Amino acid sequence: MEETRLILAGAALNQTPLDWEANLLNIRSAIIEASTRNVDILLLPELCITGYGCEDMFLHPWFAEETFEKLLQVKEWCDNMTVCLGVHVIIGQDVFNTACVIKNKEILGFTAKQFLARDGIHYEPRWFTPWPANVVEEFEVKGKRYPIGDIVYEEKGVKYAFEICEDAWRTNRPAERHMPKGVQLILNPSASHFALSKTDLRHRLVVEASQKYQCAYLYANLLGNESGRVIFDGEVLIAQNGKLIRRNELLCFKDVDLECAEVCFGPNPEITETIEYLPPIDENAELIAALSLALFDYMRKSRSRGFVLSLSGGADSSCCAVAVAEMVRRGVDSLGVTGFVTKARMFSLQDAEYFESLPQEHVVKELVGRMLTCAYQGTVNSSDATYTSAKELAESVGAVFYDWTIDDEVRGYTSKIEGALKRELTWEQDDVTLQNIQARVRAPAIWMLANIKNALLLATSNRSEAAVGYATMDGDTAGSISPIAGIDKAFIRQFLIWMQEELGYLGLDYVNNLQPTAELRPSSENQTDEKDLMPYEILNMIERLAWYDRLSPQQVIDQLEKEKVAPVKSIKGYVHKFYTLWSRNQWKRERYAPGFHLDDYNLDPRSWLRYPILSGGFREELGKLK
Ligand SMILES: Nc1ncnc2c1ncn2[C@@H]1O[C@H](COP(=O)(O)OP(=O)(O)OC[C@H]2O[C@@H]([n+]3cccc(C(=O)O)c3)[C@H](O)[C@@H]2O)[C@@H](O)[C@H]1O
Ligand SMILES: Nc1ncnc2c1ncn2[C@@H]1O[C@H](COP(=O)(O)OP(=O)(O)OP(=O)(O)O)[C@@H](O)[C@H]1O
Ligand SMILES: NC(=O)CC[C@H](N)C(=O)O
Repeated sequence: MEETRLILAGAALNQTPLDWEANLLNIRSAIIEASTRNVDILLLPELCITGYGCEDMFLHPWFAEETFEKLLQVKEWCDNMTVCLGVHVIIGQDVFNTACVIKNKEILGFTAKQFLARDGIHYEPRWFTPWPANVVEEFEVKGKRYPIGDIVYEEKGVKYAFEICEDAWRTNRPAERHMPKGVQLILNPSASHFALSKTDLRHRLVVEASQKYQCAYLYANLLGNESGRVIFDGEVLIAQNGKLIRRNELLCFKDVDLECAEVCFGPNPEITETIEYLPPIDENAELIAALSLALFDYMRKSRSRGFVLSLSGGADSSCCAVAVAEMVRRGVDSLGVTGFVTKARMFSLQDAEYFESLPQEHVVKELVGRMLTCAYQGTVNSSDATYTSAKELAESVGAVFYDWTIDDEVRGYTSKIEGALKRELTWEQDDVTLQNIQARVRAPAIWMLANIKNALLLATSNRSEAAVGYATMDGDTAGSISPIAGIDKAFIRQFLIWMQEELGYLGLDYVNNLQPTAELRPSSENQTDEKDLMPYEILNMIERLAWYDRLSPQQVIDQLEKEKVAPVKSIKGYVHKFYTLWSRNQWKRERYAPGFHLDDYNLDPRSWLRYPILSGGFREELGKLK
């Protein structure tokens, strides 16, 4: 075969389920940009016309018909270029997740996904039918017939074929069958969710495949918080014969992020432009990038006007506060003041002019002032230390800060119940009730602020608390989103130190010197979370062994004993407590506000970990512990 050169491009798109207008606009922008760069083949992500997260909408026949109409619209934009994009099609009772290839305004065919994603957050077999290897058929839409299946295409004599996201993650991946057919280029339209450190795995799948199958590999992922919980990092990769040619910056605030490169095909292709393999990953840097983008997308896509937060000065609420501040900083950095203000959809024209007139050093703080409102809601049990921590942090990032006490409300409810029961409530007899009423009366006022501002109320629950139900329902769980519900407490604490030291959030100095405490019991008791529960490190270890590694209670104990994390007697007590609280509190996990998937593991019952609300609570297994 003669040497051929193709300009390949992949574009990450920030799509939204069912938002035809915005999704098509992004697709069109990518095609226009590719055309100005003389691209031969443009790859767009999986299911990008509809959005990946349409869930049961994929089962609606009318929805597939509407999607096909939009595809025909896109077809007309694809002049002098080949465009490949993810779209679902319905044939009889079956729905297929496909990559459609359009060249010069003609649809050449649809390649259907062979391996459906079914682990963790993915439930594709609920909607889609897998396609058998090596089979090509035809189907008809509006009197026109199209090929569908395991198709090999050709561009200027270069043979190419697809793997659609999960296809590449299986040992029996389609690439195994593409190679003997002479395929020199594999395209992978993806919707691969973000998780800490996952990009390394993805790099290996792409680069190693290009080495093993001696081909070029073009990969394009979705971008942003598409549908509420799941975040996509917008990764675009181009590799050939084991060498990486292009990689983009992940988790950017753009709608379209296109990368392209000229790739040479032939017996001994010349690979002139290679880039270094992925540098070591810093999970803290990844976390803040993902969290910032997730918050921004959630806010603008839900058409909310900023965030409201009950700020205790403790680690969880402080983490939420700096995440919003960093969202603004990164957004302005990436889009410029005008771009950020416009995209946020919450500012008037006069606002925009005002922000543009500000000196650069003031603009982020002023924007935070408009986008984040915090309130400290003290009680007689609150300390000066947490008040100072909350105030200093809010002021240092520029957030609006209110403070008030809730003792009157606590007293009001307590005396009502005392009147009804005709007895006094005491800490000896009514400990948890007296704690919960404080957490609960903080909810109405903070919700009022959120209503007034049309803002999102941030709930501050973390994964460690969620595991054991260490929160008051309709109290500190109140909120519309739970940004850090997927992150464990130990990670949050070290992350806040990193945010202070590496990103300069000096207002975190106070919280970084506090012990986590609910401050719900009288201060003389020196309540701390770890005294109530167990050391967070151990709680997290048990949680991971139980639910990620799927061990039994006894196996968890054996593992902890092997690692000598605590005296043998304490380990048994901790494991007993964990499983008992875990089972009792499934209903609470069902009621948390939606949280983001940041780790490749989650307790969220609606998208990762299913567990019954009512259960035997491991009574037999715990009774038999050795
Ligand atoms: N299976 C089930 N399905 C549905 N509902 C169920 C249920 N089991 C109990 N319930 C209901 O749950 C209620 C108890 O739940 P809830 O009222 O939330 O209270 P509860 O879980 O009993 O106690 C809350 C715990 O969270 C701690 N906390 C509270 C606030 C803040 C913080 C902090 O870290 O800052 C910690 C507090 O120290 C205490 O240990 C019961 O009264 C009952 O109505
Ligand atoms: N004094 C307070 N003022 C305002 N909000 C509070 C106050 N105390 C508690 N809260 C709210 O209740 C939530 C739960 O408290 P919790 O103690 O679990 O978290 P935290 O105080 O942020 O962190 P830490 O557990 O590290 O102290 C807080 O994040 C905050 O939203
Ligand atoms: N959309 C998909 O097929 C995603 C599944 C794949 N394992 C991933 O996480 O990247």
